[in-house]
Amino acid sequence: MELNGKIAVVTGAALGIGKAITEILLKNGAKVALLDVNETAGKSLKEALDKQYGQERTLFLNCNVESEEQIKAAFQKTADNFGGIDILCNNAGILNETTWEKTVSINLVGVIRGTYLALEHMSKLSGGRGGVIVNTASMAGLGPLLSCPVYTATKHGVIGFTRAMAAASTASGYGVRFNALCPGFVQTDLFTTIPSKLGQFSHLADATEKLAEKFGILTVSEVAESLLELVTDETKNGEAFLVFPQGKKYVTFPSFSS
Ligand SMILES: NC(=O)C1=CN([C@@H]2O[C@H](COP(=O)(O)OP(=O)(O)OC[C@H]3O[C@@H](n4cnc5c(N)ncnc54)[C@H](O)[C@@H]3O)[C@@H](O)[C@H]2O)C=CC1
Ligand SMILES: CC/C=C\CC(=O)/C=C/C=C\C=C\C=C\[C@@H](O)[C@@H](O)C/C=C\CCC(=O)O
Repeated sequence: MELNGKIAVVTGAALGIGKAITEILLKNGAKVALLDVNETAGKSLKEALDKQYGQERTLFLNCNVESEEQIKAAFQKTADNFGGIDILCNNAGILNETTWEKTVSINLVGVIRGTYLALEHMSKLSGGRGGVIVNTASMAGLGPLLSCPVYTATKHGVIGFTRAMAAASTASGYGVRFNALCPGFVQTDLFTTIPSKLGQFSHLADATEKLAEKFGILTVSEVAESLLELVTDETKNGEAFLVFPQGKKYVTFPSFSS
């Protein structure tokens, strides 16, 4: 997919991985709608991006992915402002085992909600022009993280949902590719605040730190480069792209067909 002129929506765009995704999409020619619940950070980033790319290339929309109404409005404003949606990065996510219902609401339900609402704009069956949806999962979506079982569950769910949607899209003719981005540990606010977010599993913070030492820490730019590959390589559909400092690989899953 050539990005020049394409229209992208990034959730959780104001900080961390979402900010890096926004920047690499802009750098490669896309227009980007930044959706985030953090209005201060979002407006500040928009101001900085206006100076670098001009005011017309981005739109910041205060949007909580837990709200159907807010996502629906944000997608409509994006389509009205830019003329459609070609790319969706369902990136917004939290890690908090004490408020685990909220973690499920944002990390999994928010991804499902964003996907279904975006298809109303993107699917060729509803007048769209197709495109690609990349869901930010995690390495914790491929193997259990002992200190955050609910976070692990949400990321496993995101991968399963993404792969099923990829198959549904191919079978239905949506013209939309679906891929999961699965980073290891990444240097962001989410990562640095982990020790205070483990709740009843706080005694396992040291074990988590040892895992981070073992697997290493990615930069947000490294993650964004992998996102770009999933967006631009039109052969990628239904992939789980595992990214960690030692390298990256497309995960193979058990096949049950005889
Ligand atoms: N940092 C890490 O080690 C890893 C993070 N991830 C995933 O990457 C994604 C981004 O995480 P980070 O950049 O690390 O986190 P971060 O905390 O640095 O940034 C998350 C962004 O999402 C926004 N956000 C949070 N809840 C929201 C909501 N309800 N609606 C809209 N925006 C919301 C925040 O305001 C923030 O701007 C998450 O899905 C996370 O699970 C995956 C693997 C590793
Ligand atoms: C605590 C979460 C921190 C940040 C958010 C995030 O999504 C980061 C995930 C990073 C890595 C996840 C790794 C998961 C690994 C699982 O496969 C474990 O079951 C592996 C356990 C031990 C590995 C055995 C070994 O090789 O020593």
